Amino acid sequence: MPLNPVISKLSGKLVVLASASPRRLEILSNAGLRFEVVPSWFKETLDKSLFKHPCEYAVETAKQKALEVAQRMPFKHLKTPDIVIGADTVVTVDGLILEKPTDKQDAYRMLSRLSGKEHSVFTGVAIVICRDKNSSVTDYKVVDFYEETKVKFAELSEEMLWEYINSGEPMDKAGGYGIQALGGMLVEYVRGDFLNVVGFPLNHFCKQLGSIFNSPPASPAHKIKRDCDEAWTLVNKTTNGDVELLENVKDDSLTSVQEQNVMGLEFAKCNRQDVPHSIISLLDGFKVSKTLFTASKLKVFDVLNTPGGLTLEEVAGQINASLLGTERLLEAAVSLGLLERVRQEEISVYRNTEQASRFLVTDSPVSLHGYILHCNDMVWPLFSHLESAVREGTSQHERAFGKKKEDVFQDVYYSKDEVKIRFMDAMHSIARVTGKDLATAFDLSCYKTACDIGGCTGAMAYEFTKAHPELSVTIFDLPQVIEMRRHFQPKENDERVSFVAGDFFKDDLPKADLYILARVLHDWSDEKLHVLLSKLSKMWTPGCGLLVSEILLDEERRRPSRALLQALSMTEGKQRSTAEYSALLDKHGFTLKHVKHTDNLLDAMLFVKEEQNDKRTLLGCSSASIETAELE
Ligand SMILES: O=c1[nH]cc([C@@H]2O[C@H](COP(=O)(O)OP(=O)(O)OP(=O)(O)O)[C@@H](O)[C@H]2O)c(=O)[nH]1
Repeated sequence: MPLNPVISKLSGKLVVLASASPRRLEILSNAGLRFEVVPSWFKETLDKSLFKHPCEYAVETAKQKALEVAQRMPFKHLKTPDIVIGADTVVTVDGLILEKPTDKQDAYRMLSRLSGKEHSVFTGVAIVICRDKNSSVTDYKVVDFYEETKVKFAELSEEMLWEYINSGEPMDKAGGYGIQALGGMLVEYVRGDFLNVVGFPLNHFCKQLGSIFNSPPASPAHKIKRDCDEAWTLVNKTTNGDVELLENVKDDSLTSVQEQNVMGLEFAKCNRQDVPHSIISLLDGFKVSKTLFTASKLKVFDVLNTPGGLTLEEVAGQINASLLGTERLLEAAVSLGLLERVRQEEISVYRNTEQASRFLVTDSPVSLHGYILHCNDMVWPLFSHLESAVREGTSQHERAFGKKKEDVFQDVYYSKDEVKIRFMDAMHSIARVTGKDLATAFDLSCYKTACDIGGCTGAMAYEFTKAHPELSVTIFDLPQVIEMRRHFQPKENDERVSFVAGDFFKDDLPKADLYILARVLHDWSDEKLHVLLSKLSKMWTPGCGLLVSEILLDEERRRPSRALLQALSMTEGKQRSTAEYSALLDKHGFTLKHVKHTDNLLDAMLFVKEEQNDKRTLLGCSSASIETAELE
């Protein structure tokens, strides 16, 4: 009886390992698997920024490696494999994904980053099941998963580092080390599957095979949970015992947890069914937010924006807080991946992670600081009255702030400049983080003038003029906003950006070729929006465009949960799907031409009005080079 009955089930099948890694070959052949090796030609060049989490990147690369071999073999090798196995190993530290070093300097950079710290090793694995439909068509079904192992490195001296690099061992290994050989000497501890670090999570692989090949025949379809994303793969056992993988079906239970995984928060592991990981992550969500808010409010990330980092005592002194409290805050921030703690000459110092330096330091060009303070000071109090909001179906401004919300800039409560500036700073933050993606979402080369309705400080407008040298942008916003914008002067002066004061519900809008409504529509009811859209429709001249930017809900209104969570504290507005925005605008003659999901905080839609004989609208800007969903 072989150790693993599943492995024996594969005997008689053509199993292919799509990998050149000698370690994977060794691990699988030691387990008794019989297979051929056909290294994949797939280049590991996927854009890492497109993946929410490193495990997704590793899984997708593994999938592409395996599929490349599965598709090549029938033509180049003149045989179709039954099963192709692909894998990809990456190391993650400080929010970075490390693969194999490109040269010695690269290995040095990787290893010195790992020195004295705990990091994660993810191996993504894809099992491609091939089935000949007929002599010329093969059907491929993919089951994929990943495994994470934590590894802690000892402090490495320069001498050790270079000695190890000069041994030549780092060069073909993820993260620049081989734990199974000399690299083992650098490691203080390993938490999780050791073989996963070496390049193949054998135990998890066998479990996965077991799920595929040992599904009880009683029920027609069985769910196999994939560890990395929210898809289930349905496995159907046919009467002759063969396995048939049906299409992926979405499962709700994991989504909110994954979306909640900001920076270092650990991914919920789904393979232990007896532990409520996802619920625990949800439970702790408020603590995570409040840790970020407090560290931002106390300007911890500004204080730590120094090259060498600071000791606990130095941070506590600079933020004027107790030693014990500061230590707890810094340690929590380290655990969330916002800060790192390193040993320098026998003392521990704290420093910002790269993400913190980029997004949390106040004067960074893409700082979220203003938005974070808005969440702390304005949104948090509203959420502490969520139960009443749900019972009453109303906004909780009165309970939270002692005043009903009319309009941020018209209500007495908001008359304080400080409150207005904080609100504007929040909008300014979001505009700076999303501006470039929105400005480049579509080909806007046929527009020469734009009007950013409710454009606040002009941060979005500056991104549009930067991206389009021919474009001038007018910001149209309330007089109070225009007055206060002097607090947000841009670094560079751009004469193509101008400001006009007015109320978009009451006053005439400036004339423009392109109107921009970024983060405006979700705030208002359909009835109110009809006022604005009718006005816009009347202003419209042939060839005009309307760029709407919002968080777009999917058609079933289930994701992203960020949009639905935001709606919980909204006053009269509502979050809408692409189709709902399209229907709303259609009533005023606007036709949705393109949609772009930016993978940033806001998505974008481009509307036009197609009037007969309007050649410029129909033939206007080219969209050939742009990745958008064509909606015609
Ligand atoms: O401790 C160790 N960590 C990692 C390794 C080896 O590193 C590589 C990881 O690279 P990748 O996943 O891209 O796989 P390749 O080697 O390029 O082969 P493919 O053909 O599958 O692309 C992997 O070989 C691990 O075994 C190690 O040895 N020790």
